[in-house]
Amino acid sequence: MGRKFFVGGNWKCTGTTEEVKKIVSTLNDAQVPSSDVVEVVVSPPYVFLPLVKSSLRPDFHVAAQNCWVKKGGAFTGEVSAEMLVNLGIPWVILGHSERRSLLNESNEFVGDKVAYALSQGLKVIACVGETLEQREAGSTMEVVAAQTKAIAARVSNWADVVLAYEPVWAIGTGKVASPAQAQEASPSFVHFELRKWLHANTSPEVVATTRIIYGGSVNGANCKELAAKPDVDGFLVGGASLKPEFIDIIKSAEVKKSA
Ligand SMILES: O=C(CO)COP(=O)(O)O
Repeated sequence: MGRKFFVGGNWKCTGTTEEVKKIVSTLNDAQVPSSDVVEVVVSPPYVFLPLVKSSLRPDFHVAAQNCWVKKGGAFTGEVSAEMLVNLGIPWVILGHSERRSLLNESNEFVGDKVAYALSQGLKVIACVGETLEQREAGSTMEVVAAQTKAIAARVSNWADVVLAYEPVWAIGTGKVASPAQAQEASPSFVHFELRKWLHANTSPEVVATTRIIYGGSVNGANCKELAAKPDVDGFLVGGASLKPEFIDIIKSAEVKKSA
């Protein structure tokens, strides 16, 4: 199969220099599976990128949480893909639901950002996911497919894309779809459907190699059960990525290895 487990930590808009140093030191001291087994990427706010980049262990990598949709210039307050490349930041998260909903980023805008970031040599964690209303209306796959389509329409090379399925209703709420819930609500089911979507709309190689990771209230207690699901290739973790349990989440890659 050859999809390396991926664990991302999205620190969102939190932290002080002291807190960042503490998290980095916890990560640096941790015993985790080798980078052959799991790819670990942490995503601090922009202002802490140089600090994290220069102090984080070399087997973990760094992602920005966003970047501008095109070449930098007169765009006050924005950070360009070129600047991230210049700083040696290899990854960027794009299309997070908090940006889609709070900052009105449309599917097309996110697709354009993904395409531009890739064109500059960044690797992209592209986020998709439905809201509670959309899920209750039964339109989960329609929404997620439209978000993925806007990316696929602009991207021909998927080698540097990780797709993150993050149902909005599961982010920061403590609610994770469990196997006990209706099957269509469970992350593995949406992951399965997403892979089917890739099958219908991309190439066999993209289907086989693209990692589809899950985000939404992943923690040290539920990560192993989620990691065992066949179409879950890793996690994008918010709250728990700021805590020592992030190490346990990284270690859940072992579940996949032995599966
Ligand atoms: O939004 C998320 C990661 O990008 C998930 O956040 P939580 O893990 O805090 O639910």
